[in-house]
Amino acid sequence: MKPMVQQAQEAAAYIGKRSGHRPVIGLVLGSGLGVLAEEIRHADVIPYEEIPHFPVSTVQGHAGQLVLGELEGQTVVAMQGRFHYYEGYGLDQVTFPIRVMKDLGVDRLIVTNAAGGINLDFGAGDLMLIQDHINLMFNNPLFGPNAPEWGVRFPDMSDAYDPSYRQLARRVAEDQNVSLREGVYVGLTGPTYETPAEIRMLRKLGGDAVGMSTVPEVIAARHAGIRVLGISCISNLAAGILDQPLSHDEVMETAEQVKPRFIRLVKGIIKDIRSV
Ligand SMILES: O=P(O)(O)O[C@@H]1C[C@H](O)[C@@H](CO)O1
Ligand SMILES: Nc1nc2[nH]cnc2c(=O)[nH]1
Repeated sequence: MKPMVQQAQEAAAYIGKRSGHRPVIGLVLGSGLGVLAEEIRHADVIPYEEIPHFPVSTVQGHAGQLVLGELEGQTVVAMQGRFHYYEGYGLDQVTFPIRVMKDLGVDRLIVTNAAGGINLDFGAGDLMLIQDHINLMFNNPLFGPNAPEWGVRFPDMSDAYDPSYRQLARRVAEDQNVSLREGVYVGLTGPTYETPAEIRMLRKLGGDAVGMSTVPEVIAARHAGIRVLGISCISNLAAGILDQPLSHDEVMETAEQVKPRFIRLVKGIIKDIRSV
């Protein structure tokens, strides 16, 4: 058994002792989006540093705690803060929480992030339903010997972002009269934002939004047979579109502004996600 498999089982066993909640839906909350975890009822909050083998969050806007409880009638486990490749973690560490969620019983994952808008029709503050992703991290969390306990050697990625979940998200957005863009998320390593030339290239490659996360977690989730829905908060226009520098402050400010719509949309999806 790969050490990571054993470590994930140990982390899940520890969490199972700390909380009586048995989650079926996982939430990964991106920069500035951790506020959704405050909506979780009867919450058990476990700081990452208390969980065996868990990394710790180092980025502003990422609280660094696991929150288990009830949300819209479902039992959920939320990552209030995620790990990024650019923090210096290996992709096995970045995706370790997904493995632990699987061991906790999670079979559906909603992954969220703050991303730069590449598509010229997008504006800061838009929410984008992720149709698909392009992995430009030049790395993959499945490198090395495969762990058969987790999944197959060559996972299919045809429907990485579950078509039924995307249909559900569209319906919920329509019912809420919320504008929901759709597009392709391009995952880069960061931590630099892109150059204008890189954004022009990514647009030619078919990218609609660019970020520094999500891709590794989704690969690990699909490897483990977890169904995925992804939502990006377009926190800024990508480099070169506006004649102004990019900053994490802007990302956080936009996430703050998007908060009410984001929370309402994700709660609406959680309410019905087990029916699809
Ligand atoms: O965790 P996410 O992808 O939401 O965070 C994005 C990417 C970088 O970590 C940060 C840059 O401002 O926001
Ligand atoms: N790579 C990248 N990640 C982001 N996260 C929020 N905005 C951006 C951006 O413009 N580029």
